[in-house]
Amino acid sequence: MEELSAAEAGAETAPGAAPGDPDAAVIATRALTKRYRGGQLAVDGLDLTVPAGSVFGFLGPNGSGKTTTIRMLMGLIAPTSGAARVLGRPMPRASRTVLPQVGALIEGPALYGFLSGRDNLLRLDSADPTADPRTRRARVAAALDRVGLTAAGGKKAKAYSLGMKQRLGLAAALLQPRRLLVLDEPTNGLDPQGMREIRSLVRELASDGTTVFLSSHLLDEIEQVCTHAAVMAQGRLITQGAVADLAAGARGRLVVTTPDVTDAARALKEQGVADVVVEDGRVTGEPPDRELGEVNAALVAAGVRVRGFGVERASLEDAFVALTGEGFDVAG
Ligand SMILES: Nc1ncnc2c1ncn2[C@@H]1O[C@H](COP(=O)(O)OP(=O)(O)OP(=O)(O)O)[C@@H](O)[C@H]1O
Repeated sequence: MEELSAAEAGAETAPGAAPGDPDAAVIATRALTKRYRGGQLAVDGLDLTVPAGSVFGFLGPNGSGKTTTIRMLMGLIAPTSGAARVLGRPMPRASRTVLPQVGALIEGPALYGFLSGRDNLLRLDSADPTADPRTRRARVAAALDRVGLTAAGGKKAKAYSLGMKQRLGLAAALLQPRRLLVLDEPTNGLDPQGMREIRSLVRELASDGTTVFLSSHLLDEIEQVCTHAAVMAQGRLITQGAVADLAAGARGRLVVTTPDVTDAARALKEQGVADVVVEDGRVTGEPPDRELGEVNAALVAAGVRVRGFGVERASLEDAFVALTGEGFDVAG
């Protein structure tokens, strides 16, 4: 496998690097490619850079190659070609030194239903040869507390809701201090309350400096919790960067709030506004190149009662549509 040079991979993450450098890459891949035996090209020439300290959203419709990428990053499968570095070390070669510093939640946590949440964690901790048995109970108690499961710690895991199981999985990933957390679709299958809990937990974990890499097929989830994102479609990287910059790359929508939607739509079209859409109590369209004050004045002159007028910030979805020319189709 071809290796990245230290500079390309973010040399700052190598041993001896200045800690806390926001530009340092915790994950860096170059031309990472996976073709499965059946011939399916699941990941195609991926160049990914995950800055230290970021909450990095790995976004893409189902089947776009997210899980395959994560499995390569974690050394679970070998790439067909290309290279991946995690915490500055090549994967899968450096798995033994890298993986103890990475907490992963991939394809649901492996739990024993007949054991309590606490006993599951005790069992996992005792399977870790580096974990000191004398501090085991305290470590498990701290991990349960971290994910808000102290009260439910004595309950059998099979009685846990899906959200509680995910939280227990996160607690397992947090038994040891981690530099990186890798979470594959952590809110998949959860109800809205469970999703909120996991999202706030992710924010909390990130606030103490842990880099979090999470995959999701939910655009709004990425916008809510992530500082950075990469967007995948059909195995290829569409774009990556700070979430604010990604959305800013797309133009926002002109939004007019008014009870007179029909008149407003007509006046906007006359003013050169394209893609005019009438909704309940508001009309939206592509902002025209001309002075927006003139557009507003034209609306008023046409007798439209304008209650709100402005350009709404573009969402990540707008950016995705602008980049691919397609809607963000969750079903892939
Ligand atoms: N073991 C495998 N053998 C052959 N093809 C596979 C295998 N695993 C995944 N694929 C195919 O590779 C492509 C990418 O799948 P992958 O699971 O990485 O996507 P994903 O973005 O994680 O989607 P999902 O959210 O559904 O898991 C898909 O077309 C999938 O059918």
